[in-house]
Amino acid sequence: MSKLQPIHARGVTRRYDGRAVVQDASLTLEPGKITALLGQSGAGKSTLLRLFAGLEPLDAGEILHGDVAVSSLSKHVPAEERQIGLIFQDFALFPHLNAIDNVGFGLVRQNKDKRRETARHWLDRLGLSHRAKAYPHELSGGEQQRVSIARALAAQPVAILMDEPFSGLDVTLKSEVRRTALAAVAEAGSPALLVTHDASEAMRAADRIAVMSDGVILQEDTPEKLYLEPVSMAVARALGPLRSVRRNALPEKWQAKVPLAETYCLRPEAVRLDPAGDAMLEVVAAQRTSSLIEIELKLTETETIHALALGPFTPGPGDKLAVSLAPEFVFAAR
Ligand SMILES: Nc1ncnc2c1ncn2[C@@H]1O[C@H](COP(=O)(O)OP(=O)(O)OP(=O)(O)O)[C@@H](O)[C@H]1O
Repeated sequence: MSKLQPIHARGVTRRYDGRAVVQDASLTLEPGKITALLGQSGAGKSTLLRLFAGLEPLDAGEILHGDVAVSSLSKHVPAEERQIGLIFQDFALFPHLNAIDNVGFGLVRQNKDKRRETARHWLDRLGLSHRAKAYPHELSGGEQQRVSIARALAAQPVAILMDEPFSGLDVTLKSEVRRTALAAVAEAGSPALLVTHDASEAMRAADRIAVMSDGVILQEDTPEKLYLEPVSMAVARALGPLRSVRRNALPEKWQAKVPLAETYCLRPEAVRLDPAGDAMLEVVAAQRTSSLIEIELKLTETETIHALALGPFTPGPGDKLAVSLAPEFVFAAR
């Protein structure tokens, strides 16, 4: 089986005790692309990953490698015969083997020298050649996860399936480990699935995102398209914070800029501080959150709106600020 084939889930369903935790889900993982599966806890993400891996049987639908069905109601190729690379949060390295032997472990078809050469190549690709002799307990969490990704990629898997692989890592390590690891995954060319509950991780890391809720894939598209053109409020909310506002609470000039609806959901970046802005709003509260300042602005006696600002100056309650609306970040609530 070539690793450069797409993997398809077509109409897959999995039930536990009669309840569908994955329902009629269809998703294609393309070679060389990272697809994120994004959703809250209990959405069914890990179950769908396990169905892709062949770790669970299906109750309906099929999984195909290229054109070949590997899971269906009448067929189930065991997980160990699928040549799939699995990465979990807990690294799962062999404690008695050093980094290079962990990476070379599964390469049983290669002779000793070739195995070492392949393992060295992938350790190097993950920026870890200098840690080849270290044992897992001597490696940091980020290094251990990079070894486990090197091990998965060295085996030239038909797909690589990652379940919250970075969520156990320290925030300061996370972005660097993620960047190195996912660049290597994309370069290896196998279709890749990244299960995450973190919208910003999905947006940063993935070529495509499938948003999942209650066992159902709500929408699948590029990060940009999902963020700007969500098909529902549930998808919009999964991608980033939103705030609901009634049409009547918006300044009149802004009402003219958005499609007619009773209520809107606004991204924080919909409202901008703008000296040439067409509305003056009063600050209720403002708070610096590292590089950005979050500002709550008064619309009516009972309603406020949020704005984000850059800059050295944090406004105070009662200040009046000129603001404008970016209508592409406003969605009519449906
Ligand atoms: N073996 C099982 N038996 C019964 N119910 C299960 C089993 N595995 C998962 N579930 C249930 O299926 C639903 C989906 O679980 P799943 O782990 O796929 O969700 P998830 O989106 O990956 O969540 P999390 O991010 O918390 O891991 C949950 O309600 C869970 O309790």
